[in-house]
Amino acid sequence: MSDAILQTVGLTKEFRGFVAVNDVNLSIRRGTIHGLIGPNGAGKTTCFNLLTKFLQPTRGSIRYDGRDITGMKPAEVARLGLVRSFQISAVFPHLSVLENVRVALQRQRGGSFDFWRSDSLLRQYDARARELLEDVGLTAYAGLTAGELPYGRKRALEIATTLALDPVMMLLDEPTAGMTHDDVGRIVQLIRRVSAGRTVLLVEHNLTVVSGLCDFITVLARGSVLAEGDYATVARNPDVIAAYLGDEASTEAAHG
Ligand SMILES: Nc1ncnc2c1ncn2[C@@H]1O[C@H](COP(=O)(O)OP(=O)(O)OP(=O)(O)O)[C@@H](O)[C@H]1O
Repeated sequence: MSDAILQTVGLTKEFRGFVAVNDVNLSIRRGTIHGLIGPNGAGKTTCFNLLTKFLQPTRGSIRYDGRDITGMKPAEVARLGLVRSFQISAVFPHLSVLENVRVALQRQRGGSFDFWRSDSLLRQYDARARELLEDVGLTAYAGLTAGELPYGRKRALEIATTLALDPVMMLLDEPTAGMTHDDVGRIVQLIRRVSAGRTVLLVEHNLTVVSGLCDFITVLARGSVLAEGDYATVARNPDVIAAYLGDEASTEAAHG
C-alpha cells in the first residue's frame, strides 16, 4: 500500500481564465501533519476546497486512500473518512455545546437531520459526546449554548464536531485564525492530540503554529508549489523568503 494517503496530479483550477491553482502535485503521507502555507492569494483555500471536493478541478486528479476521488461529492469523500472541519457557521448557536456534538454524532451514524423529534435517540449519543468534549477541553462548557462560547472555544467545538465523524484524515482551514495567544496554544495542543492515528492537512497563516505542528510543509505561491520539506528546509529557502517578504511589502504598501 502506498505511503501517501492523499495525492494530487496536475491539480489545476481556473476561474474564468485566471489560474488560482496551477499544476499542483501533492503527496501527503499517512499519519503525518502536513502544512499548506503561502502568502496571501497563493491558492491555499482554493486547493483546500478542491481536496475536500467543494470545488471541481479544471484539470488534474485526486487520489485518496487508493481511490480516484476527483469526481466525488463532499459527502461521499466524508464517508470515506476524508473530513474537513466545519466552519463555525455550521455550529448551531442556539443548541448547547453538548447538543451540537450529539447532532454531529447522529449525522455520522444515522445520516438524518430530524433530530428535533428524537430526543431519546440523541441521548444515546451523550456518552460519546461527553468523551469528545473532554478530548477538546470543553467539558466545563457542555451546558452553554454554542453561541455563548468564546471564539477560541468555538473552534474547539468545531474540531469536536469534526471528530464526531471519525475522520481518517482531517483537513483544517486556518484553525487558529483570529485567536488570542492563549487560544492558539490550546488549539495547537489539541490538534497534536487529535492527530494521533490520523492524517491532518492544515492550511495555516501562523508560521509559529506551522513550525510547531507540521511534519512536512508545502509552500504555494501564485497557485504553484514553490518549495516542500520540513519547516527548517522551507524557512531557509530563498524563494520562500522572497515570496513572504514580497507579500509583507505589498501588505504594508496597501495599508500605507
Ligand atoms: N471564486 C473565485 N473566482 C475568482 N477568483 C478566485 C475565486 N476564488 C479565489 N480566487 C482567486 O484565486 C487566487 C487564490 O485565492 P485563494 O483564496 O485560494 O488564496 P489563499 O492562498 O487562500 O489566500 P489567503 O491567504 O489570502 O486566504 C486569488 O487571486 C483569488 O482572488
